[in-house]
Amino acid sequence: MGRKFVVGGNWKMNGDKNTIHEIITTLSNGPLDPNVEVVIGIPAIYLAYVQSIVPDNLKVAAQNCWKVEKGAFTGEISPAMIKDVGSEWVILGHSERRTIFKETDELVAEKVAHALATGLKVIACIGETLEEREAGKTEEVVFRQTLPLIAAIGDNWDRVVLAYEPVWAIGTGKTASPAQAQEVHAALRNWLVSNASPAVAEAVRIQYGGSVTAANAKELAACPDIDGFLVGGASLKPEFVDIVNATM
Ligand SMILES: O=C[C@H](O)COP(=O)(O)O
Repeated sequence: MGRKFVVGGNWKMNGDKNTIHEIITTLSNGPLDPNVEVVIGIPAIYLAYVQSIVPDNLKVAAQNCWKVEKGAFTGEISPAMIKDVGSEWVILGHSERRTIFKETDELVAEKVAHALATGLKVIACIGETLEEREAGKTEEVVFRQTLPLIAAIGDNWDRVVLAYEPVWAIGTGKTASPAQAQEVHAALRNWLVSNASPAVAEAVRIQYGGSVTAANAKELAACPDIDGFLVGGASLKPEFVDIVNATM
């Protein structure tokens, strides 16, 4: 069976009640391709609000969470809380979490394991910096970041989407070319054959993220190993509808 296209919109630390209402209205009017799974990543403080106004065809994600259920972790939110307000997804390991907040591959894996154990679905992000790409280390970095996720995910691959986001393409307007993105996606899928299983490699959806716009989405979506997008800036704009519909 083919992999269902999945498009995430990561709002990052953007939006207020007014603009959120506008974005949800735009997405509700769509129309959005019913064959595409759409997940929007919301600042934690607005999760419950968005959950209360969102139509059924849009799923809601938190952009981060901590690795235990509850306790003395000032400022953090837990997967149990995300679930409690009705959201099904969490984005973990985003490059901004890794670089700005110093999250290690191991911490990301611990978070993934706990989020999955709580019943959430996870978008797990990986991707190399410009320096790493120029040093010819793209695959080495992507495989290194993915390795601890294998044990963390265990038998729960059906609730995981991988997002390949080259750091040099995030918010820069420098999209990876379809050939560059496809090359990494194919290499990662091939690596999963031996490091997870052939069935996982075949079934897991790998999103591309990094300066995706309505203008480049169709060409990227046509690549055989690109199964969706994780969109930042453009997910706040009406063009997100066209990105969701890129495979129509
Ligand atoms: O999570 C989304 C990515 O960081 C991509 O952001 P961007 O589309 O603004 O480049």
